[in-house]
Amino acid sequence: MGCSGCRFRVNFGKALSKVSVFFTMVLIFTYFFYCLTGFCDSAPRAAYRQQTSDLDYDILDDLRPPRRLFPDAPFQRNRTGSADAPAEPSQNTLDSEKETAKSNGIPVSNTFGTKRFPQAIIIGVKKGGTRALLEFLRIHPDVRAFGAEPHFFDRFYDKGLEWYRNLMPRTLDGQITMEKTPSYFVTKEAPSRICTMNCQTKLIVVVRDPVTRAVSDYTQTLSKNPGLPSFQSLALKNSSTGLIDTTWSAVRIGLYAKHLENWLQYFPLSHFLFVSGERLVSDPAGEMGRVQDFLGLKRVVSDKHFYFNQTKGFPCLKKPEGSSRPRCLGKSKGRPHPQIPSEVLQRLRDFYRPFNHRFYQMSGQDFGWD
Ligand SMILES: Nc1ncnc2c1ncn2[C@@H]1O[C@H](COP(=O)(O)OS(=O)(=O)O)[C@@H](OP(=O)(O)O)[C@H]1O
Repeated sequence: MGCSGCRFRVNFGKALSKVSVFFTMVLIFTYFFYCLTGFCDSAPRAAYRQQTSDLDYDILDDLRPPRRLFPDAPFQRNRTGSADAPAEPSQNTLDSEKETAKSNGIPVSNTFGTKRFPQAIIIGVKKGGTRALLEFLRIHPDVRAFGAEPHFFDRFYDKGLEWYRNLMPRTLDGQITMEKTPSYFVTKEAPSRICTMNCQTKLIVVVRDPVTRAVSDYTQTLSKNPGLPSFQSLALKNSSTGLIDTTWSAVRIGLYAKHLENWLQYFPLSHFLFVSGERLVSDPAGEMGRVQDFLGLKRVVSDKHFYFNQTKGFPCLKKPEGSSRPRCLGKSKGRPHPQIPSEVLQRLRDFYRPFNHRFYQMSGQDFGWD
């Protein structure tokens, strides 16, 4: 009787130790799993991840939930109700700043390279194809780009140049740091501010037929605000006279010659590369060849990186940065446009013609929009 009690206690003890070994193993596995997925690191790892691949998922992969560093800040409304005027930094921006500030105690694995000011910036134009260009450039091993739009030279200039530099990904010697913020092209102060940072900065402008650009811009605003008035009521001052309303930002942004004039007061023409938004779609590799030459890069990004996705109706990447599977840009890029009355489009085309011709003269390139 006593002996069977002993056996029971021994078996119970063995079972208990097996259970505790099992739980210890579970704990160790859980810990390693968390470490592998990056959760056991402190903030700097998060900051590093943002800089390297944050918007790859956001922009390129429709299946994943949005995860922006600067989610769209609250927009100020202009008279038309369009939501494209700059706004104050959002709480999310402030959060991202805190993360950037914490990244001073960077772990060894994240200290390779130096955070530098961008040597090249995609300054415009809104809805020109700027995201496509940046994502295509990021395939290049010598290009490191900040994923989100920092809006430093228009909205956040008062945060200072060090704040801006801190946003940038680390680069090794020979690598180029880049960012894209399409609103810089139409921001009066942007050229002088960029020149204050570095007058040697290379400036890339993706331009697109201003009429299609205006419709694309309107489509974006409409997607955020379904109650928006019709395109024609915003584009025309008065439907009977057919006069174009140049106070509407969707129209004003397309006056490329006017905006370029402002930039040419600070930068010589040789500092600019004008990329055709149309050719970026019809011949992405050809256009990327020009961009790589302008940036002094080896022509690495070529036609082998692209395929035309019939469903999307746009070129997509066979292998974007940090991924082994093909990806297209997100749903907000390449979306269908609403039908606009042909006479309104024709009126806009006539309106833009002299500005387009002036822009062709200034840039030395004919984009064939007429
Ligand atoms: N490869 C590829 N895939 C999808 N979309 C492409 C591509 N290349 C250029 N485009 C065109 O890019 C337009 C959006 O321009 P941006 O990225 O400059 O827009 S934004 O200013 O950043 O909102 C977007 O405008 P919409 O067609 O009006 O959506 C596209 O026409």
